[in-house]
Amino acid sequence: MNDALAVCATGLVKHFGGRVAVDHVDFAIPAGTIYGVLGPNGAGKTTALRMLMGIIDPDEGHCRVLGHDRPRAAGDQIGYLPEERGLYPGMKAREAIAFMGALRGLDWKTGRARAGDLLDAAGLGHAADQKIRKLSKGMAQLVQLLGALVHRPALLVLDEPFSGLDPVNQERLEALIRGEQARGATIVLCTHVMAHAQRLCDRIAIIAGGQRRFEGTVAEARALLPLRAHFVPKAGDDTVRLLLPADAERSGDGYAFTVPDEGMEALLARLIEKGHGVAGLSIERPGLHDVFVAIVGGNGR
Ligand SMILES: Nc1ncnc2c1ncn2[C@@H]1O[C@H](COP(=O)(O)OP(=O)(O)OP(=O)(O)O)[C@@H](O)[C@H]1O
Repeated sequence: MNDALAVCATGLVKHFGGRVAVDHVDFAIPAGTIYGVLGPNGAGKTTALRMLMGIIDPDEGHCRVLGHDRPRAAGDQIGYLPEERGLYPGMKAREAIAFMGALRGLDWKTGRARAGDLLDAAGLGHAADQKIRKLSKGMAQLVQLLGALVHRPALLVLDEPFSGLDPVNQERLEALIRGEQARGATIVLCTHVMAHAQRLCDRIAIIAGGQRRFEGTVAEARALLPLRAHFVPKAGDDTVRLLLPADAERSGDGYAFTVPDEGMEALLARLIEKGHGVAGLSIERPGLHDVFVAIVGGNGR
């Protein structure tokens, strides 16, 4: 086991009523990284996260967290935003954050002071003394997130933190997560939204049917799929289709296809030789969304 890893889990297994929810999954999460745990609904992500934090015990396997062989011993160094949101509706936002900090050992006065600063930084300073029941769902969610990090945890575990947030708040949350990483925290992030994972994560694990299907950097994941080309011919001449690779399909004002193994030069030379002009050409690496769909496919469950 390596303590440059914030989390090192091997062979985690969890059954619920005879059905396997997590099936021999390993995690090696380097300290200081933003690590994405991605997968379809019911893949076993939340169950895996709960085992990492010692909220539930695995049926098999071992988990070392922040240097502790029992994850529960790391409790005060962990911050957790669970998928189920919930704050006391009668508490004011500032108090709710301080209260969550106090549950992780932070003294009340420091918690209240930090809560004010965090709310200001998140653009919610005006809501500091409002009761939770008066906040919108998205605002309450941000308050809960601030409560999860007010004690400055070494490991911050966020289960679907973006759900229910408008685009402006999603951007704020991305900045906040990057800020936590800059502070030195390790962030484990569970999300269905591949765009967030692609922008934020240093490494990802893709889980489907309780099993880990991929682990690596976002760049490694994206390199699993071939480059895609989008070609726009000069004239609206459909005969150009005959010269394009077999998988070419109409896309907007041109054609989309996989860049052939021989590269684009030979294809372009043939097109020009046959008198077809090029009005546009772009080549793109497929995004994490495409990789996710390719890996998880129809058998994700
Ligand atoms: N406490 C529980 N009791 C019984 N079954 C459970 C329990 N928790 C999870 N499961 C089952 O385990 C499987 C994995 O669930 P889990 O919540 O870990 O998936 P998930 O990947 O987080 O899904 P989602 O993205 O929908 O939140 C599912 O089949 C779920 O029904």
